[in-house]
Amino acid sequence: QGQPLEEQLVNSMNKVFGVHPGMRANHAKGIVVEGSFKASPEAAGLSRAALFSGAAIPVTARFSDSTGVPNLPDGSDDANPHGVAVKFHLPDGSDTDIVINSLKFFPVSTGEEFRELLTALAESPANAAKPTKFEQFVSSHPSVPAAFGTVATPDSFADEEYYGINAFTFVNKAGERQAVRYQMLPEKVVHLEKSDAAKRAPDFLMNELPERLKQGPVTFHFKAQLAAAEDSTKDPAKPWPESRKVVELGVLTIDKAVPNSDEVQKSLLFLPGQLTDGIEQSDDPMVDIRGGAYAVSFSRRNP
Ligand code: HEM
Repeated sequence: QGQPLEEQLVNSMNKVFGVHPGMRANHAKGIVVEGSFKASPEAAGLSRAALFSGAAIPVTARFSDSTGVPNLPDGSDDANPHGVAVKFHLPDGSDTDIVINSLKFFPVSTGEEFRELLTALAESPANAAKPTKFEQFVSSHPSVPAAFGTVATPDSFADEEYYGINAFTFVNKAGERQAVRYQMLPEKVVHLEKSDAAKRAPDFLMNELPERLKQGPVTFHFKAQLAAAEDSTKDPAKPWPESRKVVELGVLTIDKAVPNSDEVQKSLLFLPGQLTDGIEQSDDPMVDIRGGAYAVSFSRRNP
């Protein structure tokens, strides 16, 4: 204790998932791919970001399984939510990142609560007396089972939908501001039954994507859900009503698996707070806490 929250979060993850040198404290198992993003005309009306100019923007992306366990079977329930991190390489040489996962909303509202959740997990080994610390945490935080109820194992990283969860603020050329949450939607969602997922080969998701890309590119639709004035932008555990307008921001085309993905992923750092003019943080403090924790994890995996 007495350490910054960001350090405590990574320490708790290390306790729950074990310490695996060179690997991420969370989303340890992943695969790196490349492609490009092309914005829709509507996007430029919402944000003046260079990302939305309509020019083709090269991207590096990493799909991942949850947890800090690098050899977790992809079909394990614990591998949910699956994640995707996208680094957009802008014309001026800078990058902006979007780091999202398949939960429709976060299990808890704040970084402090997430630390409590991880601590409860660390204190609930298989032989712990019932109800375990984690069971107690879950029964006092109904958003935990609700959030995990929104995920299932996909048959492919390409057939999953990913959600931004934390809100950001778009600023357009006129200076108008709009709070948004990202969505990255596939052409079709395919989820497996739990019993089917458990039977899949341990690396079926990591192996499937490069195979699929040999047949042709995979596309996703980047969208923004627009907040209404009364929607909270600082509680990632509260989804906004489904009736809110959703605007297509553009199409992400993934066309290439990176051959030496295990090497490349080590030096990649995706930061949810790495933004560019026209995209700003909202009042959600979780994005800064995430940024700090990702940096701690990065420095430990690249000592
Ligand atoms: C306080 C809340 C959170 C904490 C403390 C946290 C912590 C972490 C850490 C330490 C890593 C490893 C980073 C690295 O070594 O590069 C990570 C990765 C990741 N997190 Fe989070 N996270 C949080 C919330 C979220 C949320 C809300 C999302 C989705 C919207 C998310 C999605 C991801 C993804 C996709 C990765 C993998 C990034 C990559 O491929 O490099 N996390 N997280």
